[in-house]
Amino acid sequence: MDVELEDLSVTVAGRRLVEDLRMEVPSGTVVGLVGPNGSGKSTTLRCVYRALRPTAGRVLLGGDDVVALSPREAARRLGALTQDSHVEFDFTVAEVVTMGRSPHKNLMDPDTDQDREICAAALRRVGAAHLAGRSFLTLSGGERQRVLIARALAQQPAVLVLDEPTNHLDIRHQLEVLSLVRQAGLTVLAALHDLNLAAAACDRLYVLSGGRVVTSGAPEEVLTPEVVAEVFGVRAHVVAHPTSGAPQLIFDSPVPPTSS
Ligand SMILES: Nc1ncnc2c1ncn2[C@@H]1O[C@H](COP(=O)(O)OP(=O)(O)OP(=O)(O)O)[C@@H](O)[C@H]1O
Repeated sequence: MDVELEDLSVTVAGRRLVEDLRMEVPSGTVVGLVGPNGSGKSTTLRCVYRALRPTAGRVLLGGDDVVALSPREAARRLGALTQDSHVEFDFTVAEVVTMGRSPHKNLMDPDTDQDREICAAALRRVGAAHLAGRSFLTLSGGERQRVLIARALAQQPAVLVLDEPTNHLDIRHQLEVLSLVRQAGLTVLAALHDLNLAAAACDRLYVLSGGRVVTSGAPEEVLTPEVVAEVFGVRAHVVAHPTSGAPQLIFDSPVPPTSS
């Protein structure tokens, strides 16, 4: 299932947070949003997972405007790991992951063996099967993040929206989560801060600055020293990863402010 953003703009209190965004996430591809703090990545994703209604433009999910979908249909098509993904009450990890199955059931339907197997498989995929009986609230930040990713996988959506999925994760789990996201064959739109991880994990990147798309394309087209200096204000060298060939940045120094 593909995702398309058509001239998306969000204005809050007279301020344009994102402006005229056009993006395409073809079915089965992993597309990354990168950009400095406050460039509009989360705002964009919030429109995709329906936490925010765009002021203008629209988001198409499999050709349908997400705003027009019922909450249940939207949840069947799209799962999200967001910056606001919280669990307030003292649920076990297994219960948290089971919540991912709710779009596929009616309110009072009991969990089936199939539901339980899907949830157990999702926990295994994020390396968190051993946490199933633990209280979610007692987990470390990285453990929580992996469980929330398992919940999104248990939802079995066609599209996954991930806002900083590698937050709190150690390097091994960062690589594992991004590789499982790639292998899942889903359509993925992810905001990522780590440009080297983004280059390794994504088929295509959109670079945002000031709420606008500055450039987009394959990582090697987009992550150039010029773009990194202009958008992130940092001098960088680009080298090809010795085994994968993906562009990797070696950071040098901040670009000095220009005197006016
Ligand atoms: N509800 C709101 N009201 C006013 N300003 C907002 C609101 N939501 C976001 N903003 C502002 O919009 C801009 C874009 O925010 P957003 O969270 O989308 O950026 P981001 O690229 O995800 O940033 P970060 O990398 O720091 O997570 C920021 O300047 C933020 O302060």
